[in-house]
Amino acid sequence: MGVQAEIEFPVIEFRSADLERGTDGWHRLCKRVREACETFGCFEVAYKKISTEVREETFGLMKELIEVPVERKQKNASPMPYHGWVGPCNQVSLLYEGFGLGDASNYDSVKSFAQLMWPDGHPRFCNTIHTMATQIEELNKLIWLMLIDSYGLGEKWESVMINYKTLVRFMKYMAPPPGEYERGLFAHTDKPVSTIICDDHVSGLEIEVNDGQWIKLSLSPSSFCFVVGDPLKAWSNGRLKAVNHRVMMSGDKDRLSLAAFAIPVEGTIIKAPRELIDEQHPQLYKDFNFMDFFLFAFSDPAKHIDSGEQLQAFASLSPPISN
Ligand SMILES: O=C(O)CCC(=O)C(=O)O
Ligand SMILES: [Fe+2]
Repeated sequence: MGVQAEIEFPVIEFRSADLERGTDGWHRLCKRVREACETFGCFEVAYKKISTEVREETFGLMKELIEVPVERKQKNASPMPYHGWVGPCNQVSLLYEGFGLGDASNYDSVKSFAQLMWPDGHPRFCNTIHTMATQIEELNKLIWLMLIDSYGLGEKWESVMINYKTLVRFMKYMAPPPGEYERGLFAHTDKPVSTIICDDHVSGLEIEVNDGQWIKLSLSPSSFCFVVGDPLKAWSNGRLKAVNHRVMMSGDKDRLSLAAFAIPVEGTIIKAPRELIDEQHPQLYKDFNFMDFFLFAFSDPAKHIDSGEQLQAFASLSPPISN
């Protein structure tokens, strides 16, 4: 089925005045964020706290990164899914290239990455990317806090908040041959807890709104897209939707995007708070170690399972258990 434009995709502006926890503005935002994540599994967040300068500078630096010789790109290697460099290939797409930078709000990690790519360690890259990653991490925490508050769990937020590191992926999608509409990234649901994406204003990201109906997002210059991943769906006992999304390329421009993924620290157990489990909402998923699920999703047996069904295959409790 084709791309549909008339569905109203949620765009939520985070004005500084509304970001003070407990205010009316905050509660209004919490409600909208929750509704968007329950209905669409993602939303566009307009957030001016991350300056246009940092953003533009980031995309400028990504263009430099793309130019690095392939022998150095290959040094960005990791056995962990999402964490290393992937060049154009049939498994992903011939249009795709992506780099992984783990724990990106930690200056030393950014430095180690930059040292692999450039002999002088590119200090400007380190400063800008560290700033960008730290600010996106802050935005992600804010959104999690809104979700926690929206479910009335604010008082115990510390015990339900998941500890995580931010993994940044820098991605480039090549323009397809003239007149073509081609896959840049296959349809999937995210395996990290949540993701924040921004691009250089060349659209390509599409989300599935109903079975088989896709909408293309065009993010505004100060916007990011927040995406619910499978573990966040499990945490919410199925209330939040892990949205199926993909990248499709058309036109003659290459696209750059940056995704910041929330990767829980070693040993984190994904577990729905007991307040989210009752007779009307029986427990849908067993408690699970994030890393077990993450590795399962990229294992050989899971490759035959549709991305959106992997959580079900790994963690579903059937029959569901009521509290
Ligand atoms: O590049 C994008 O816009 C989306 C990337 C994405 O969905 C992913 O890497 O999981
Ligand atoms: Fe994704």
